Amino acid sequence: MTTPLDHIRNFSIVAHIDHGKSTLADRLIQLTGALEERDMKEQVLDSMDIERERGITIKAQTVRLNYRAKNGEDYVLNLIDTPGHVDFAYEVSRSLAACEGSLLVVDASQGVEAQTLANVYQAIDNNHEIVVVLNKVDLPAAEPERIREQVEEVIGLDASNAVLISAKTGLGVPDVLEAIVHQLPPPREGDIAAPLKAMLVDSWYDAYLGVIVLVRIIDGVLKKGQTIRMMGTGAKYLVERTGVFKPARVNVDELGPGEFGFFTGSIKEVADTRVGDTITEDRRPTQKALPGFKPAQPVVFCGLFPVDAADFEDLRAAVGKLRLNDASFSYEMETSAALGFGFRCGFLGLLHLEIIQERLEREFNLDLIATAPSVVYRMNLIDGTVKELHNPADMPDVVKIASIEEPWIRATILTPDDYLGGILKLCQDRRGIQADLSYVGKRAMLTYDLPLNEVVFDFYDRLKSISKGYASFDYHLTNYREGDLVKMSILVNDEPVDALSMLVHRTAAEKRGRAMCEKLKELIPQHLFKIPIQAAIGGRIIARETVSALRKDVTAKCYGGDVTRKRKLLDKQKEGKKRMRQFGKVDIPQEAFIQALKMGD
Ligand SMILES: Nc1nc2c(ncn2[C@@H]2O[C@H](COP(=O)(O)OP(=O)(O)OP(=O)(O)O)[C@@H](O)[C@H]2O)c(=O)[nH]1
Repeated sequence: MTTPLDHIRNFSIVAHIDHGKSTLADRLIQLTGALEERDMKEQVLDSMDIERERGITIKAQTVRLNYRAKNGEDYVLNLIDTPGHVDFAYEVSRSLAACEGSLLVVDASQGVEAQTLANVYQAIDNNHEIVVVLNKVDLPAAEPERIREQVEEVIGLDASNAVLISAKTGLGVPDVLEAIVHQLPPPREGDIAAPLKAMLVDSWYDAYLGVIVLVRIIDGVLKKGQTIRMMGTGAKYLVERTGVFKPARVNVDELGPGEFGFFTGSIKEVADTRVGDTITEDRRPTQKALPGFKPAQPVVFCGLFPVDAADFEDLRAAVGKLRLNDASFSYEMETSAALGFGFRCGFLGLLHLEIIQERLEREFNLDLIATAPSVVYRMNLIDGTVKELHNPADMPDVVKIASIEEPWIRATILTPDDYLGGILKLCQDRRGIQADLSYVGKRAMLTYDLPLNEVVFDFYDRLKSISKGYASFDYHLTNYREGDLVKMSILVNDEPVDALSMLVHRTAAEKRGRAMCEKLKELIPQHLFKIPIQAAIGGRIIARETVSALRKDVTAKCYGGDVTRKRKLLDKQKEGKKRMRQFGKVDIPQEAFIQALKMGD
């Protein structure tokens, strides 16, 4: 039996990172009895280990809550989880498009932050009704009244009905459930007799069931035994099972209009399912497909290479497995003179890159070297063709290039006034163009246009350190603009290290080259000979450092017969060796790559 439309509410929770979205979700699940207290693990929605450790949400999930409201009626509330980090803005947008309302969670001790704005504007763009929830009222620093006004002033939402809660203690949370029922609308359309029309919201790989597809039903009914067709790809599948998440997976006989749920049907790869695609019944198709989503495009690329060349096949298997579950991650084989065989991988952003790298190292036990992250450049060649460059090593000969374009972003930064000077300087140093500066209470809200290339390295780290962690940041890609970009190469002992080459703005080249050489000098261990380290543009050397030659034997310090100590020292050296790569005659530790690429100002 499907639920009548007016007894369904589909909603997301949007918030700035750490404002308590997951904690609130847990409370809602707990209160509606979806989970017994004893089964309640902290933050059940963040299922992956890394997510839990880092306290961030990556994969959007959905939970069906059964709620008996104070008016005695039974409602089905579908909570669609959305990730909070800027790299995953795309996942936020597609989840929002599948529901009618949002809870906007704002930390009552912090107030509106950059991602509060970015996420709530997306909800507004999707015509959502919004319930304002002011969280953490248990904290002594909470100022719910002030933050209520702030929400009204800055976002322009009516916050007179805002619900004051502590997701931590549970205070006020039952009021959130009532607000969902009474302030959020039921699904706007839905004809149970019409041909099946459903939106593919998400999909992931399950070792037992194959690909699980999360859908939102618009019209008609989805059930076992139907042959469905994906209207975008044309692929057909036999539905083997339908069900919902409570949050545990539970099979149901059918899913009707307005409902969220999943189906499985011997789909082999996540790549066979296109998020935003319209699913219909093959026998009786719907006339018109839903407006599609655009697929998430990787914006940052880097090379991943095994430290030990013998691990290449393991790396191949591992990236293949990860890709099964994450279609936004892309890879293709790459060979580097310096690093051997590896993969050029594409990511949604730097956090995504870090997460994938960490999963490869941790879950698949691989030692990896990651090359400098690079954005996607557009090369306009003299012959009129346009080439996308994912890897600085593939840069065409400069004489063939008419111009180079690079991606720009629009960044929103909220910061306490005290740090404004430092942040303006940072943005200016990164070739930023100020678009706006206004005030949200005592905090400045800065809007800047910046080249993505200047942000991928360490912009976020720098911003956090300048503002002692108080500034918040969000961005979206805007356009490509022409830039005076040059390829800078790094030579160690006169050999170019292709993995360290990068495109930089001409005005920044010398500074970055010098910093890179200095860093490498610190990080490359002494050898028995002198090692020159140089940065060059074309044939011109723009910076140079030298690692002096080693004189003493390291074990010489271990005087006398203390064998264990000597052994320890040698073992330690061996351990260090594992993480080294040889370039010509020189060993470069992996740390040198990472540090050389993380440059301060
Ligand atoms: N004092 C207090 N702390 C809270 C409350 N709600 C959440 N927290 C804490 O705030 C921190 C962040 O909460 P999360 O629920 O993980 O925040 P989130 O918005 O889900 O973060 P992401 O999933 O990373 O986007 C955690 O340490 C929570 O324990 C509250 O009502 N009061």
